[in-house]
Amino acid sequence: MLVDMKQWKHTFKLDPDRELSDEHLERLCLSGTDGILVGGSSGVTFDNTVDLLARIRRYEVPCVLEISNQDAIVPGFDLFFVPIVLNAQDTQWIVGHHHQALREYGSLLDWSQVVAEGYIMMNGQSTAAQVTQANTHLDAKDVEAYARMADRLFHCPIVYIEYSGMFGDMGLVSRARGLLKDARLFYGGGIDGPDKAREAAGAADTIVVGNAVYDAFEQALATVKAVHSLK
Ligand SMILES: CC(C)=CCC/C(C)=C/CC/C(C)=C/CC/C(C)=C/CC/C(C)=C/CC/C(C)=C/CC/C(C)=C/COP(=O)(O)OP(=O)(O)O
Ligand SMILES: O=P(O)(O)OC[C@@H](O)CO
Ligand SMILES: [Mg+2]
Repeated sequence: MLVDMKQWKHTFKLDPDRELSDEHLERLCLSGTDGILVGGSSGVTFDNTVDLLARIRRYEVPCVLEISNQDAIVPGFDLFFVPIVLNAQDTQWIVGHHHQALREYGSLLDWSQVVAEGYIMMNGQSTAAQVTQANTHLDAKDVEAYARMADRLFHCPIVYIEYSGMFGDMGLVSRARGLLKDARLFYGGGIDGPDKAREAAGAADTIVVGNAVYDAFEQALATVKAVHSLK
């Protein structure tokens, strides 16, 4: 399937390491969301990723793997998003794992399916920030510098402001989006219903709804219409 993430306004991020009933999965896939991201920062394996992909493939919704570890790279997704954590203090999460993966897969890749994400971790309490040892003590100028770095210097198609687990500073997100020339600004973190979805969609190009799918399903589902009904 040809998938153009540049048109996306809304996505759900589903974690292969968490339980989701068939009924809930069907409602998410038929919700009108622009795409399903599959990813998580811990407990993601080849087997649980294959299982989730097979379940999502019953539906027509675009499906993207956000790679978080090399052992869980599963063929068959429409696109592969590759996070580069710009504020990681452990360089493994900037280029190290990527270098290892490219030693293995470099000659096999269809690069038209690979999309680099310049991540800016903002919530020091999140597993992803802790795993990557991200320096989350960032002021507005730091965030702006990382956003420009991802967009202008590294030409990442996505700049991802990641507050995973908490709702972030939408002023900061909006200013970062205003600086981007080519990249798309993805925002994720703490979107637990339509009100926050609308607010985040006013600041970012694409919003990502994760934990609410598992913690407040009906509210999570309602974020799709909230975003798509905005002009
Ligand atoms: C043959 C074939 C199938 C080829 C395609 C494969 C392909 C495209 C290969 C490309 C090669 C390549 C460069 C791969 C990357 C390898 C790799 C492991 C990179 C490291 C990625 C990285 C920086 C991970 C760190 C963690 C992170 C940023 C995860 C992203 C997702 C995220 C933040 C989830 C939130 O997690 P959650 O579970 O909700 O937990 P918290 O909220 O508590 O954080
Ligand atoms: O789980 P939440 O807080 O919705 O965050 C979504 C996503 O950005 C996580 O990578
Ligand atoms: Mg999460």
